[in-house]
Amino acid sequence: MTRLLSSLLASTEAPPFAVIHREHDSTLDVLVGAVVDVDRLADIPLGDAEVLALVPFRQVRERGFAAHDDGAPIRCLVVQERESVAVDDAVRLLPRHPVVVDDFGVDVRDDEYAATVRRVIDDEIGRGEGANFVIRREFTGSTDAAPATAVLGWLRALLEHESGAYWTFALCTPGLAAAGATPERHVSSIDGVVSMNPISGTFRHGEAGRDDDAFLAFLDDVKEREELVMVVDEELKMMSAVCPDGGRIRGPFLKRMSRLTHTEYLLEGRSDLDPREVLRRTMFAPTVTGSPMGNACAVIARHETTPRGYYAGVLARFTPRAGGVDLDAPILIRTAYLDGAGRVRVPVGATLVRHSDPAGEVAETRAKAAGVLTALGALPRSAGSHRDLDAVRVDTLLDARNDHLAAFWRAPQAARAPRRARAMVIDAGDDFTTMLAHQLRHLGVDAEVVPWHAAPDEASEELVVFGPGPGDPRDPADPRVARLRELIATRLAAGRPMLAVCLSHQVLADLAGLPIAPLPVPRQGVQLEVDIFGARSAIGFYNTFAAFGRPGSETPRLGLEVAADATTGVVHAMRGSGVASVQGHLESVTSPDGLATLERLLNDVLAGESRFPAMIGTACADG
Ligand SMILES: C=C(O[C@@H]1C=C(C(=O)O)C=C[C@H]1O)C(=O)O
Ligand SMILES: NC(=O)CC[C@H](N)C(=O)O
Repeated sequence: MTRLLSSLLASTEAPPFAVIHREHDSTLDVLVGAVVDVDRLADIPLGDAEVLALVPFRQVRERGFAAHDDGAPIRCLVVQERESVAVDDAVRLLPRHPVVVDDFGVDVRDDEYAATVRRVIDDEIGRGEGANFVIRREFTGSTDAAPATAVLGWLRALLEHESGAYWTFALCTPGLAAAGATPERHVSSIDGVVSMNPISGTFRHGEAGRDDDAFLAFLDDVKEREELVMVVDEELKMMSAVCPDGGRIRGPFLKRMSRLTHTEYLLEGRSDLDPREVLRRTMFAPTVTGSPMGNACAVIARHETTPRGYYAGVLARFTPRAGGVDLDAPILIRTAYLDGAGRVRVPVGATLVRHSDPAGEVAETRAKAAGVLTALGALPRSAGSHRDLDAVRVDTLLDARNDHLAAFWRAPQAARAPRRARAMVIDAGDDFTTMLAHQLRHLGVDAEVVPWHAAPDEASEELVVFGPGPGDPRDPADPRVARLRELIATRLAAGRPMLAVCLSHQVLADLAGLPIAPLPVPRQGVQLEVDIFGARSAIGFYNTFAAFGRPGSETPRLGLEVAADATTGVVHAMRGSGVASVQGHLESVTSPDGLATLERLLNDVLAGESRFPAMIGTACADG
């Protein structure tokens, strides 16, 4: 059947529509309906009708995060008519000559983008604001073609020439039309199974010297591995927030597109939440923002001067089924937007990490935009896609990446016997706390996460876990750091069990009289094997600052025992009766020895009576 599609093509004034092709399907869906704009995710009208919602980036403000505000609404297409068309039939019908875009330009020049990359590395990652950040630029142009014709023509070109897309789509609503081929599912919730699909690591095809060996080197590259694992960690934070069973990872897999090959994982868990709430708690993917996610929004707002519109938001399709609603939500990347004035925009970003090369990131933004720009007629078609290499070698290299990961996140995570202990986990601006709480529950502790600004002066729980967070632990003007300091001092004074992680470990070290300083090179997203009180442990690190001391020494105040690197003096952990702290992230997917270390420290602190009440007065007075 092609009645609906044919009628859209024939009409001069097409009703609002969307055409969606999902990866691996032999058909595509044509959806026609009414447009409703809403302000909040919870207002998306879910009833008997299927709904396709365009969710703008500014929606992160619903989570309390920063974003330049362009007032872009959540645009919902409430579906009234639909048909399924074989892809081949659709391609035959769609406009043959794609609408060519004129006046091609770019909003941020290559040299300006490269300068931004440097600034983000020095001023943000170099100051402890986080591990990875995605900064966007936009290719621009114009057309006087009718929007419906334009996006359907671009759709045809994408269906014919792009490969590996999760969704290839076109949509047209009053004043807002778009066509794209996005590789990445942000989140889906099908019959209670929640899946996320972090993609990171980009191999550009077809450049000089980019041959088979270069591809194998890409697969084996530590930096590429770290980049992918950072976003897996960030999405596991989200999975742990929406799925009581945490989430298991599968992969890594390759995502081959016409001009690029990416690496990816799949994360899966179960949740009973309303799919709109799943979406709210997962806004938005670290692969298009950064980590920690909340602070990444602030970094984006500092370095991007214009609002993002729908870039990095999602296209969310809600499909009613017996007893509930399913959600499938790809990320809005690799998409061209056309507004009512004939302006075309193709936003694109690259993930910036501590070892990013500015020129490489410039090239990466161009390569990512190339698939869409080709469909728009702005670039010649690519000569051909990447050849299939020796599958066994590729699989071996991919599988080997998992040797470095925590077994915990690759297996079912059933809870162990309860310990009759409750924990308050204090969130200091990094959702690693959701993974910590999940691991504590697995270890039998009843754990709950509380944001730092809502934490009571004194917690009644048997254990308080002070969490990680962005920023400089020495900065007394930062209200978050000041409050952490107060809360940690109060807990020490009460003599009750506590564990401090990363930023909180640094604050505790400061209270204990150790010097704190930036590391010579940030360790944002690095796995290291360190000695934690006699046990060699492979642990993931996400820090720019560190405390310094001698291994086996006692801290000047509080008399905590120090585990530190003998050469550099970097402190990995501290412990005393009822108190423990770690610089690394035991909860991270990059910590194969994380869970065992957490269990050991947990047993110690819960067994110990803290002996600090008498001493803490001095620490606070000096601090
Ligand atoms: C940010 C974009 O793409 C994302 C970033 C990637 C990376 O940096 O390696 C890979 C795929 C996407 O998750 C974009 O296309 O704009
Ligand atoms: N993950 C963290 O808690 C990081 C702590 C601190 N912001 C640093 O970069 O060192």
